[in-house]
Amino acid sequence: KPLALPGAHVVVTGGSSGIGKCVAIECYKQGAFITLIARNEDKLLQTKKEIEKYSVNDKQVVLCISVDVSKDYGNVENVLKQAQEKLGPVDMLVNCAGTSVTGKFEDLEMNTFERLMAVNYLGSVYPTRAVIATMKERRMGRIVFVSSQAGQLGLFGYTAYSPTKFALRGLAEALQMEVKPYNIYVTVAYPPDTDTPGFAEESKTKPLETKLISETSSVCQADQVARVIVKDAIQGNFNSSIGSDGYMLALLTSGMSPVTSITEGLQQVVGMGIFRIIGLFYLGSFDSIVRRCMIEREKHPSTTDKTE
Ligand SMILES: NC(=O)C1=CN([C@@H]2O[C@H](COP(=O)(O)OP(=O)(O)OC[C@H]3O[C@@H](n4cnc5c(N)ncnc54)[C@H](OP(=O)(O)O)[C@@H]3O)[C@@H](O)[C@H]2O)C=CC1
Ligand SMILES: CCCCCCCCCCCCCCCC(=O)[C@@H](N)CO
Repeated sequence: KPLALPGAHVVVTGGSSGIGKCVAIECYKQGAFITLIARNEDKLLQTKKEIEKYSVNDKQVVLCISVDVSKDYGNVENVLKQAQEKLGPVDMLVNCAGTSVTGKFEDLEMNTFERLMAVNYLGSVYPTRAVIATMKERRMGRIVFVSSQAGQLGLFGYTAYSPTKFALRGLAEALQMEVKPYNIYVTVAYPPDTDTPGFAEESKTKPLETKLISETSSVCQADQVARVIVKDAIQGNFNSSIGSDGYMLALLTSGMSPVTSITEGLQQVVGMGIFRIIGLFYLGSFDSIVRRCMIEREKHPSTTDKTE
């Protein structure tokens, strides 16, 4: 039942940096053939070299494709067709390409809302759409969507980003119901803040409120996050989360999402009430952070407008 990675073809969008790169390394170490998808060719080639150091046999290949996953579906479909001609049908697709911009709702540009939805949401729909028919024919496959803890709850500063990550959950639930009889398993990963180039970029313009609220959970390492994602995807687990707040959030927000085991279902039934109580305390502390920052801002409007 678990997917066998040796010899499998794994496609990782956003595979040239951060979490996606670590997912690619983790799969390669377990014997998979890798297709990396991202826009910047130099970064792709550099990452390819880095990954190739971890080869476990001399047949393994790392293929690089430069394409914008958010722009033209026809294009995405074409490059994935080419990748499948070279490395065989896709066994596992990891949709990791994504980006984040934080800021107060009224400070965010209108096109930020559009761009984030295009990259984070449509950028996951297109590659998935391009591989699903073949997976159904072969009656096997794994699709991974990389959401975020910000796809489980809405927080100050994430008005443009959170909805794109919530959207992935809706897509994943609906798609899983469609493809389950074809032996295809969908995984949604909800990582916490993770030390990556993307995170560093995001942090440059992060409102103080967002920083303080995010400090509730600590920053993870990308390789650690990637190991968990790959393990859950291989197993065919619908939910993939990390750490103790990840665990609580997953139970608390399980809603009508599919369960992978009876134990998981039981944990949700038992855990929900308790974690809701804990969650209410967290929400209270988030509200007080926001209130305190507002009062500070009103005292010194210019100096505390952006973080140091
Ligand atoms: N780091 C974090 O704190 C967390 C991240 N996540 C999510 O994990 C995913 C990866 O994050 P992280 O590792 O930090 O990201 P990085 O910014 O480090 O890497 C993003 C990757 O996606 C690629 N990419 C971005 N836009 C496009 C596009 N339009 N078309 C094709 N490729 C694209 C980038 O390459 P290029 O620019 O060359 O195209 C790069 O390879 C994202 O979806 C993010 O939302 C979730 C929770 C926490
Ligand atoms: C019982 C309930 C416990 C609740 C604990 C909640 C802790 C919330 C912290 C959330 C941090 C936000 C993560 C966003 C990461 C992300 O996607 C961006 N960094 C992308 O770059």
